Amino acid sequence: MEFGNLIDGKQISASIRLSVKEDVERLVSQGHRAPCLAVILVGERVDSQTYVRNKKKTAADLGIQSIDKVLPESATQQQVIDIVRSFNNDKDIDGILVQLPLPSHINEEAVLNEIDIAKDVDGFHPINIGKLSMRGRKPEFEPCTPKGCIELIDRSGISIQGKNAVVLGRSNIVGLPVAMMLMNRDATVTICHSKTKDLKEKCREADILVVAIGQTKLVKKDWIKPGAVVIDVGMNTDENGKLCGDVDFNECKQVAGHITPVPGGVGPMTIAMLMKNTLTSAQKKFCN
Ligand SMILES: Nc1nc2c(c(=O)[nH]1)N[C@@H](CN(C=O)c1ccc(C(=O)N[C@@H](CCC(=O)O)C(=O)O)cc1)CN2
Repeated sequence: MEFGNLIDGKQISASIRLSVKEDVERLVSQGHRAPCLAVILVGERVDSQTYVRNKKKTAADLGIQSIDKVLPESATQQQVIDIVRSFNNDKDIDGILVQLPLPSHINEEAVLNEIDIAKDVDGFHPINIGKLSMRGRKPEFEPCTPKGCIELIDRSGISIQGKNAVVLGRSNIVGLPVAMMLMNRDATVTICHSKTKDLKEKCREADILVVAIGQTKLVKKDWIKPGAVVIDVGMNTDENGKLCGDVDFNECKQVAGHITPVPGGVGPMTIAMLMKNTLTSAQKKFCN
């Protein structure tokens, strides 16, 4: 490691996966069946196929069962909804996930609305997101990437309470939920987006900066408050075709107190958190 403040998502996610594996073994040794994740993939996007393959492989490595339903690009919304409903009714399935994005002719909201909230291990159902956003309410599950961001901060020994947190991006799957989660942990949260004025100045106020805006290396060294925690959720390709984030890592690491790389930062946490949520769903069923 070239400097002391790298937040190593590969290493942290490996230790989470190990603890999930041990908990799955314990559950099975108590006579319960293994947790089971059901995955729906619609279309032929290569990135989505890779994510689904990695989710299934990780599940197998941890002793979690998985089943998948792969539909062609031409599948109808009703076909997808029918599969979600059949998974809802299957008592041997603990978690259901619909890989996003869906083809443009399918209404994502209509599909996600159908998932049983007790099996919503991706945490995208509007009731789960709504509960995340309300005082004193607790969702069944929190979305995996935002949960991974919080876990990276916690496991790096950084306190969130009372900090100024700035979230760059307001997407349903990252920006919005991570902002709610930081607020629930008593940070003072500012959400910035494409229409925000004085973006650089807003970012410079952040003790914790979470960037999920989808612009290659947008955040530069002079956007960072010295010592700040920088969590980069971006996944872009640079001028050489290499995977990179929304933060200019080589510049910003000189100023940040803690920083995540891309790849090897938030990305690996997404699947680790999915496995944890699937285990939790089975535990809720068996251990209550
Ligand atoms: N239903 C869902 N769809 C999507 C989600 C999600 O959480 N649920 N998130 C993303 C894609 N995604 C998982 O589905 C995902 C993205 C990235 C990674 C990851 O490990 N990234 C690595 C780099 C991998 C590479 O080399 O290409 C990293 O950053 O180190 C895992 C999962 C959208 N859809």
